[in-house]
Amino acid sequence: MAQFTRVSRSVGLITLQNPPVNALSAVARQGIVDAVKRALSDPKVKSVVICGQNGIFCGGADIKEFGTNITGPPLVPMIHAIEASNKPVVAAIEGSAFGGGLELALGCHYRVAHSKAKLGLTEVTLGLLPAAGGTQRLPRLIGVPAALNLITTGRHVTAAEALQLGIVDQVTDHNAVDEAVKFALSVAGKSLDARRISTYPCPCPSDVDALFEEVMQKVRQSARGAIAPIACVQAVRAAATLPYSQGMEREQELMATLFTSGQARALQYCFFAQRAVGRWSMPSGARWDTSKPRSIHKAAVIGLGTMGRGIAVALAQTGLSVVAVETQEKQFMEAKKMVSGMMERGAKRHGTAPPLDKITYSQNIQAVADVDLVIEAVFEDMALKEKVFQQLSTICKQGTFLCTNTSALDVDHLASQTRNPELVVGMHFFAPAHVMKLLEVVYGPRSSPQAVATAMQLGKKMGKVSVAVGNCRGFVGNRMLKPYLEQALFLLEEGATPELVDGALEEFGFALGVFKMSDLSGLDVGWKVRKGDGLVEPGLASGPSARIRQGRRYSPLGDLLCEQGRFGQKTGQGWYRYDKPGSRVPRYDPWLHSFLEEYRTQHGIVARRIDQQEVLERCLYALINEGFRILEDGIAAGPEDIDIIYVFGYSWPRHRGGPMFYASMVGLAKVLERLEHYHQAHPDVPYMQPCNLLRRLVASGSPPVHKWKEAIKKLRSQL
Ligand SMILES: CC(C)(COP(=O)(O)OP(=O)(O)OC[C@H]1O[C@@H](n2cnc3c(N)ncnc32)[C@H](O)[C@@H]1OP(=O)(O)O)[C@@H](O)C(=O)NCCC(=O)NCCSC(=O)CC(=O)CCCCCCCCCCCCC(=O)O
Ligand SMILES: NC(=O)C1=CN([C@@H]2O[C@H](COP(=O)(O)OP(=O)(O)OC[C@H]3O[C@@H](n4cnc5c(N)ncnc54)[C@H](O)[C@@H]3O)[C@@H](O)[C@H]2O)C=CC1
Repeated sequence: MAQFTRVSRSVGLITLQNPPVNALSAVARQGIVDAVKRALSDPKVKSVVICGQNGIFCGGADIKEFGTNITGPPLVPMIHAIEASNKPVVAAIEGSAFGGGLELALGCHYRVAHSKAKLGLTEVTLGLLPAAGGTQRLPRLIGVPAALNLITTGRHVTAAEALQLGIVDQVTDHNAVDEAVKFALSVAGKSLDARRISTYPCPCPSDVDALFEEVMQKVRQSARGAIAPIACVQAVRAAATLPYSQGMEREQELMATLFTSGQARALQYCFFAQRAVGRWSMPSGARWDTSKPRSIHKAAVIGLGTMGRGIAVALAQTGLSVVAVETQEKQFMEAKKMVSGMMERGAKRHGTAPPLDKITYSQNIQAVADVDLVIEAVFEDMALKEKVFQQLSTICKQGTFLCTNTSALDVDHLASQTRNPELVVGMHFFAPAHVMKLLEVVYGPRSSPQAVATAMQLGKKMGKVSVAVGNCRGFVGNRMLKPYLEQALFLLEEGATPELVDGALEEFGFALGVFKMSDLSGLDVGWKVRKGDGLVEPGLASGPSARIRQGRRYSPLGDLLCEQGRFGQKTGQGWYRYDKPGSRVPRYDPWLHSFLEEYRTQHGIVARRIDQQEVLERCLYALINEGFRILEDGIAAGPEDIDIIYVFGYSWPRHRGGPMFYASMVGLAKVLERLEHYHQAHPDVPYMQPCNLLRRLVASGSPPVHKWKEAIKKLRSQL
């Protein structure tokens, strides 16, 4: 809907009214078309202002309409009609002007923005391009390089940057609609010849070909297989090389391909999934909308190693007072320096002051007595964590929430060490904790809804995408990672190389293949866990039984590398070699290849040719199968939770929508068939056996991913 009123006698004010973000739904577009007609035909109206209600200009096209039969007036002619108007039209931009919202504003003759407004052509993040003239108008307005940057990344710019770039004409700290009305009064009657962006020539560097070649190369590299950024470059190239009308045709052509693509569906699924995970629920029936969080003003972090440092920084950057506790003198001194450095670098990037005074350091755990919430991040050692939780339970004031950053240990067992187990939850951050967006909030059977709500709210305040999950070994992310990692090792045993496996996964869209990622995280981390689980048997025994542990197939390859002191990047050698310890560029390592050959000989394995398809199927379907088990066990409430964890925590390519969405795109029947095939071929790998839930979903006709929650509920009720 759009409301038309006349203000200041001669200004037609058109207010978009489509809560919550004034998206351009069919009804909203019709409202604008009608209101513009009315303003233009009203002789008393000399100029027009377009604004949005409730302090937000417009969140763009209505994404919920995509994938449906779109009705109502199309955006392009609507925007052309505004641009062609002989009365000046001013966009009053408050809050956000994104996607089609900014394109609408670019069709206006002037733009006035509030200083807190954000603008962006964000379509690329949804697998699309700005197809309401955005790819043709923006380069004409601000030049090709700047437009390419905004359109291919979808990044938001502040009003100040928009002014600097020339996207807006005025920025105000006052009411933007009032200022726009004043502006509209001041330009009434003036010629609009120089204000119609579509008529501008596109300012273009002389060596267009070289520029676009370079940009295309960069975009291809960073796109990791996503097609929308490439189409964005092609559309901007059309703006730079063709007249406006032909450029528009090219824009529509490219959009038609993107609009129906699987990638666009995946990215739009992620958009809604990211918001859906905020509406968490627990098997007990507790929910986000009925559980009241408590405000946290002061928090503590116990253990200032890799994770504790990042968590302390993230808490301080949120504005909380933080008590940071570390018992080891050397770590304590080092952590103080590192934490300050991290805060200073962060502040420099954001042009703010580093919140150094927010953190107080202590080597004594008694210092946490008056905090509202504690996050424990000591070594991954149950006995140590038990002791810390016992201490915290006696030291902390009544009602303090006690959280653990454990990667995999039993949160409920830790809760049992305290007087108030209902106050205990997992807050599982990802490294580096002040950068990575994901937070798994782990509830045990005794965690109170308030504790979960508080951790979820704190995560949100910290700028994290928080997902509430149940308590099991490895929770969601790490539990699914285990079969993925193991399959990669089995593939090496059978004849693959780290280069082949990583190449297949990177081509799929992961930022790093599994072996490069392991080298980066440190091979010793998993080694310690396997030792703790009684899986590691030093020495290289030969014969098939050497590769069976606890009754199932096991690959000791990772253990053997660790025995050689090859811990990955930190030691300069792992699955790859590095120029020196700490170097980041992985290089082919002839030693590793001879080692693999020797290993196969010793174990009587004849190497076979393994192709990329087998790598993907075995690694990804093993992970997906575990995802189905997690859903079956009720550890994740729905596929969206798993997908968001993988997209934000494990660099799963967003344009593939997360593992569960990907499975639905591949087809559940196909995933089932391939898992059955691999389980038959490897009966000693129990997790390759297709999960019951997967079988039942296939039997019930493979419902689309958004119907799984409902289907799972139904299947559960039949049990
Ligand atoms: C706006 C925000 C910054 C607000 O953030 P915040 O306040 O934090 O609130 P949120 O929780 O994010 O959102 C609240 C609520 O609103 C929902 N929502 C948000 N935006 C939209 C939207 N645009 N559409 C629908 N719903 C929206 C959100 O989901 C929440 O609801 P919930 O999920 O129930 O919780 C922030 O929301 C934000 O960033 N939004 C997205 C902004 C964005 O990216 N916009 C771009 C949209 S795409 C676009 O505009 C494209 C175009 O305009 C292109 C033009 C033409 C397209 C026409 C189709 C032509 C097809 C041609 C091919 C034909 C094929 C053939 O030939 O057959
Ligand atoms: N490193 C990673 O990538 C991730 C680790 N985690 C988890 O986070 C926790 C911490 O891991 P890291 O930071 O990697 O370990 P780390 O080894 O880097 O740091 C642990 C720190 O805790 C300190 N410490 C030990 N006992 C203490 C005590 N009683 N009081 C105060 N400080 C104490 C140690 O001196 C050390 O500085 C573990 O549970 C781990 O599983 C979770 C996510 C990712």
